[in-house]
Amino acid sequence: MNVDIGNALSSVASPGVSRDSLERLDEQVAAAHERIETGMANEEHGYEALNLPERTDPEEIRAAVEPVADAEALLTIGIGGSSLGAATITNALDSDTETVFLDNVDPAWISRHLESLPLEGTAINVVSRSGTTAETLANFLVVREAFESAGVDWTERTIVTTGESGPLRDLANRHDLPSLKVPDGVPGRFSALSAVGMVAAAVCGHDLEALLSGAAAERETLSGSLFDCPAYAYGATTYALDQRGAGVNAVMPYAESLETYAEWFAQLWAESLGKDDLGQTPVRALGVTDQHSQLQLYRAGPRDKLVTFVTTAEGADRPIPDTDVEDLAYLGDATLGELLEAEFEATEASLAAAGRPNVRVELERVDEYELGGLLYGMEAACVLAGELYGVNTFEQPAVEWAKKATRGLLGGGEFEEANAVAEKTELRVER
Ligand SMILES: O=P(O)(O)OC[C@H]1O[C@H](O)[C@H](O)[C@@H](O)[C@@H]1O
Repeated sequence: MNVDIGNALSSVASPGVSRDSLERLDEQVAAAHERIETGMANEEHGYEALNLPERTDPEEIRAAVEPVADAEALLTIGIGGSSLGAATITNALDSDTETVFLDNVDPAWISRHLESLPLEGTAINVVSRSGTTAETLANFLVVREAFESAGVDWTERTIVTTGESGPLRDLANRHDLPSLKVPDGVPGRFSALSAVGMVAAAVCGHDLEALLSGAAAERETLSGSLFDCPAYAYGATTYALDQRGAGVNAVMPYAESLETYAEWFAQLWAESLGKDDLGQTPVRALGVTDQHSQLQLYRAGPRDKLVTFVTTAEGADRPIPDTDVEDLAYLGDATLGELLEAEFEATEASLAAAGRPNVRVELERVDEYELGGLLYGMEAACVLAGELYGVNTFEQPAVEWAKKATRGLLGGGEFEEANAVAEKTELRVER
């Protein structure tokens, strides 16, 4: 990936970062890089994620999915990092395999999918690092029952990716299911380039080696300076902008195929950096669509945002037919790709002209190689930002309170703290 931070410089934008500040920040980047390299060399928790390009074994993944390699449809059951990486990869690339990601427990939505999927031709990809996530296990039990009711042997169509131990590992062992291990030391949001994200890619027939080589190429750019490393340039610039008031980062890919990428990025950024009252709020946006819904706020609202564009240099195109509608004649000489490119450039310039910081992340195209580089590059950017913020990038303790409250409320148990908060916040406005 390439990164252009020109529109984030204070000479263009406010809040912006001066070149002089970036030069000074580069000393912190060099120190952070040392720390990152050491963490990778020692296979430390979290930093190990940046070793995945050489750790992940495509052959092992393909062997595990072989029994369902012919699947018409792939039903992935997981949530958070156990779903978003796989969804980003498969939603970005074309495949004959229909993919569905059950990462919510909305009953109507689940039932609709189970009624419409060809269960006899559907593979089940259950993913959970802990093997205990309530949503994932509840959905798996519902899916398993649906397969049994339809007379389809789910054990012939299920792959499990989970940790060394836990309920899901026990289930895989009990039913002798093909299973893969979530790599040690790799938090879910950093696991897209492991079996967690790549089983789905394998079932869909994508090029696993290309994903990993794109990531490996990005790994090679990690250096001691933000001026030599796109990932560090992005991580350092977003951190510096946040320090100057840009507490929101709107990620706006100009490609439908990258819409899910913005969701993956949101978890990576929020869960890694949102600690000790610090962190930058990721907003998922899509170009050109959100020019017509959020651009007004980005250009004329509070000066608290960075917009991160993601663009591609090449892709499929389609001519716009001529028209006799006079006001639209200018479209007739263009293609849809040219219109999309013009809209992106106009939006980028519109923000710069209004002194609103924005960064351009550029891919050559949307393919496995470029996608692997983007995923890896943003993971490295996040690790660097975490070093600069001084937070524990790889833990997410704040998600536990709601999990305990859920178990307490479901189990009928009184989760006192939750009830106490509920009572305090009671303000029901009746129709
Ligand atoms: O992979 P699992 O153990 O099922 O966890 C799935 C997700 O839920 C957790 O609560 C964390 O918020 C995420 O970082 C994680 O990716």
